[in-house]
Amino acid sequence: MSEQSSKQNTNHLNPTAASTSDTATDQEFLNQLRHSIDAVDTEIHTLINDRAKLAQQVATVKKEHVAKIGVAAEQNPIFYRPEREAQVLKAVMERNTGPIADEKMARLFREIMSVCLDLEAPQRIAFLGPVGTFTHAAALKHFGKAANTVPMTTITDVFREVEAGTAMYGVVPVENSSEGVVNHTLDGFLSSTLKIIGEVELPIHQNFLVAEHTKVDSLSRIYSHQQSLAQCRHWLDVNFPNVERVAVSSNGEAARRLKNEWHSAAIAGDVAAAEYDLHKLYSNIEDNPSNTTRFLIVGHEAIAPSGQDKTSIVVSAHDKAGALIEILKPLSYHGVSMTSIETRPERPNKWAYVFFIDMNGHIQDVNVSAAIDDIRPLVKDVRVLGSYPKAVL
Ligand SMILES: C=C(O[C@@H]1C=C(C(=O)O)C=C[C@H]1O)C(=O)O
Repeated sequence: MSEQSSKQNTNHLNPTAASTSDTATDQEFLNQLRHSIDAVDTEIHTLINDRAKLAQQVATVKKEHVAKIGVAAEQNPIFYRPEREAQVLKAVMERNTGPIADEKMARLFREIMSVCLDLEAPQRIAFLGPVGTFTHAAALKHFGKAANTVPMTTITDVFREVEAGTAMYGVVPVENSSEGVVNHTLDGFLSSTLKIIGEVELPIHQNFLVAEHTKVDSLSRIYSHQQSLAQCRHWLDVNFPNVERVAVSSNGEAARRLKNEWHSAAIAGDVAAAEYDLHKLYSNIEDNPSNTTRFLIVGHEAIAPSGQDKTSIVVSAHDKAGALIEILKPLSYHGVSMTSIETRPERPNKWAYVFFIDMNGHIQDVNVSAAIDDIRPLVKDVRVLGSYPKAVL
């Protein structure tokens, strides 16, 4: 196709209109399609930078607003707005017409927003490490790859890092669909003033990983975290019944070990494979493909309603029979639906308990705040851990 006719073809989605003459070869048609892709890319490119410039303007408004109100506690503008990001992602999925799937399209926008937010102010995010764990994957899924994600050794360290302000937000696992709750995370809230500002759900898919130098025919060890080994037990029994399984502190550590070993494999997720440049010999080897882990994002700020939110509270009950039933009555009276409840010992008091309750709705919703107000006189203490957008992706 001549340069002139390609310029005349302004409809990028229908290049065939100007191309399939009887004499056109496949190669010419391919060239024309690529030419159209280049033209679309140029438009997308300009539009992404236009979007980024708007985000920069938003950042300026946020800074000016803080300077105007000048309240000591609010000296630092809050750039990351999870409720707005959830709304943007929901809108992407709602208006999507394909052929790209809703979730894949939302992931593209997730990355564009991540870069825009980074331009406003780089975000330092602490997560339960090491690199290559599922918590690392959850942090990247929630904040996008432009975020500066920093591994911490323990859940307590994640809380401390955010409390100290060294990291703006933290990511910790809270619950796995087959293993139950992560007690360290729930207990973390009992000795911290941090809030829950978001949640992430991650389907747990395990890979059988090897390095380039691995002697696959003479494997003697398979490394992974004990939970991941358990999640793949049946698959391992069938495929590698005679290879020793070695539990290590994390999937990231399992992947890291392959660097210096020739006869070992690791079981870990996609992020570990990418971080340590490993080859996925087998994918999705977990026995239960619907296994999902839920993670919480912790931070300092209260989050405005997104339209589809959850509220988490922790309740310290009186040590008496029927205490829990009394606590739940106001929720049902005000039509608030509870999505989960967990019990933990209230240390150091022996035989006293706290309840972690998640419910649908935002603390600014009349029924949610009324229900919590009605719980207050029935218990020793109620603390709202946060209202935050439900996981979109
Ligand atoms: C642009 C904003 O700042 C951040 C970037 C967003 C975006 O790129 O769309 C959305 C929310 C914020 O995390 C905003 O607050 O609107």
